[in-house]
Amino acid sequence: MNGAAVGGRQMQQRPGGQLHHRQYSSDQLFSDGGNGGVASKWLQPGGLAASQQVEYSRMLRSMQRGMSGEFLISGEPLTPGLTSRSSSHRKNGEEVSPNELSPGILDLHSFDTELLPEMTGAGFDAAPFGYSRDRNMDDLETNFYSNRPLNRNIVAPEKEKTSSVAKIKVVVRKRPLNKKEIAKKEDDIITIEPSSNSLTVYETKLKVDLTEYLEKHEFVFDAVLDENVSNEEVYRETVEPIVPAIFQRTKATCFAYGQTGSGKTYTMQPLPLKASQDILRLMHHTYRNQGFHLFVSFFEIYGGKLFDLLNDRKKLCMREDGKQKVCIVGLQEYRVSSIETIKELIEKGNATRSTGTTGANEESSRSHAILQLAIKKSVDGNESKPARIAGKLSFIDLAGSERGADTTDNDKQTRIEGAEINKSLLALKECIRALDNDQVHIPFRGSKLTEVLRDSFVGDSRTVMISCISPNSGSCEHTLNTLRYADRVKSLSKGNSKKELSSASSNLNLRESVAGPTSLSRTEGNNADATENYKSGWSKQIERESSFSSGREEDLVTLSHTKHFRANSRSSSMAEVFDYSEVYEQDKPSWRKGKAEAHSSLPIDGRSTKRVDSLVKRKDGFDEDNNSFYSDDELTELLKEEEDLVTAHRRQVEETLNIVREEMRLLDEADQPGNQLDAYVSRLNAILSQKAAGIVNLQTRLTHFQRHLTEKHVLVSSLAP
Ligand SMILES: Nc1ncnc2c1ncn2[C@@H]1O[C@H](COP(=O)(O)OP(=O)(O)OP(=O)(O)O)[C@@H](O)[C@H]1O
Repeated sequence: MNGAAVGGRQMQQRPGGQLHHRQYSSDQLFSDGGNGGVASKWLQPGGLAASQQVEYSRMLRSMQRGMSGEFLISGEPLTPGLTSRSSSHRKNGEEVSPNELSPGILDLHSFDTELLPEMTGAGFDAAPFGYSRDRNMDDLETNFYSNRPLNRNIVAPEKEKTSSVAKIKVVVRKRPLNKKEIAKKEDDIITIEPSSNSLTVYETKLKVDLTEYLEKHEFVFDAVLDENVSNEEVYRETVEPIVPAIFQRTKATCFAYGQTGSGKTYTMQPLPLKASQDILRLMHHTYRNQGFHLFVSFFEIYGGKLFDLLNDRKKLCMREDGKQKVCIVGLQEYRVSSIETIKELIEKGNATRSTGTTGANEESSRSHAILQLAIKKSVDGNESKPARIAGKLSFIDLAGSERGADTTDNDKQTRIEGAEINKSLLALKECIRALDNDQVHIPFRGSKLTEVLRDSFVGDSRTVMISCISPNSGSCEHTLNTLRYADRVKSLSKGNSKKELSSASSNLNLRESVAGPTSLSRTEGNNADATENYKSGWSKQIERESSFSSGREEDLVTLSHTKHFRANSRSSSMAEVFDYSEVYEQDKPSWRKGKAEAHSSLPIDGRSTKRVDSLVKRKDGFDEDNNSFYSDDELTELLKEEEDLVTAHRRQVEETLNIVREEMRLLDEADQPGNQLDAYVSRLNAILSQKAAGIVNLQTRLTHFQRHLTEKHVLVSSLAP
């Protein structure tokens, strides 16, 4: 796609005028971001030895190199190149509407086994072109989640599918420090130990005497990727192994989660194209003449609404049919067979995506973008009948997770967007929590996002979550939140029994006192523990707290524990209040019955709902859509979140004041010769003025949040019947 085509991107009208294009070069879709490639770090417990992995990676790479040329030549383009912002495409020289290529409805849940006859093993028996018979992508797939060595004879793929628990793989990727952070002389506070798939976050804390110390937080995940890992390597670690599974009726999802500016889009954007290459390669070789076709669709969830990124941002509706299957009505799917066409479609969708500016990222994705690669198979080899879905691979670039504090400098629209984003991420967390608790009702209807993600978590599915983290000290709290979230998701993975779950949670706040000087000596720590946790199949968080070699240890430990307790209690209280299961898991009428009926049957006051919708529309420019609304509960939840934030700030001010008071007391008690006392006094004065400035700053922020809170109160009270 040329620049003009990309330039045809639509922008959201936003009051602050901060929306703009995301300037990703087309090469980035293929590129590795300039990072040097590193050897594979995917170390399965009990699986391949490191040397085997390296050898295997090399073999896979050489196979891919050997195949790519042939594939590109043989790929017969079924959907020709796109023109700028055109909803019709050329096919064999004729103008063809995409509707001819697509049923127009994407059935997100049409993966029931009855849809396709059992796949015969024929396709897998034949060695794909350029692939070794002993090690091909099928082996890779079976090995991906099985934690077993590569051996095509010992794993029956169908066996893997019997479990009703989703198979989840959690990978963490750390981005490098950016120019801004380097200019501010921020520390890189994260160290990564690839051999044990562990990472450590060093959080700087203050003692009462204002000397700094480091608190260590250690985590273990399925894979941890440091700042030198290329996008190519990320693909190999995450998506590549699940590609073959989608030819076997599997729904696979890869999503990126993390703070705004942590590298989600950077990580996600190249993946679909790389996956398409592999899919087409399998279609043209292993599954040649078996009637498989590849379809691409791309949409975003913005402000709780769905927009088709490949069809002029056409608004879409998500509906549940009589069989409780969720469909996206009107979503345009393009049948593709050439990598160039796919690249153009992806670029077009990316350019159409809503972005804006946040405090942490100038080109922040303000929407959840969902790109789907669906494999369909013609029924009985009859091309005239609509093809049935065989499998699907979804890529979800979640909007940045952020707290209200990040949006203080932004306009109202950005804050509303932030609230919506947080709402959906909270709903996602709720679903994860419900799955974690084996609840019968999973509150998928809590948000559009979770409705779309529903099939990622249930049934025969594969899920890869890539948690993106920023390395700088200023993002420490966010980073810890992201890692805790990832840890939670990881605990859903197959093989983690309830017993293990509880033992893991009891270890969640395990603390050991480790003397921690301020200097970032990163080698210390107990990696043996981490390795042990990993071996037991657990991604477990171990938080260590530094102790003090001298001073008022008790007070300091209490202070630090208070902070942790606050963090933990905050998240659990969020979880308590944010329970959608009752509200949303009522019988929802079929979409065929019409919007009004669907609304009136929901156990939410329809009048209030509509008032909120119109309020949101009037004030914030969102389109009203009966299919999406804020409930009072949701607003209350947002309010609660803000209140928690204000409380946290208050406590912070209080803590700072306590430190100042303590210093004053020390000053009073000081019994030193005059000259030393003078030096001491001036040092304390300097500290005091520094702290005073900090307090002023905190108070300003507090005032801001109080104002924000008042606004929310007004909003809620205006909704009162
Ligand atoms: N691994 C990386 N190597 C080099 N640069 C990176 C890496 N990850 C991210 N970046 C850069 O950091 C900036 C922010 O990344 P990106 O836009 O992907 O963040 P994000 O998490 O998607 O943010 P948001 O949620 O706000 O959209 C971009 O300029 C991107 O190029």
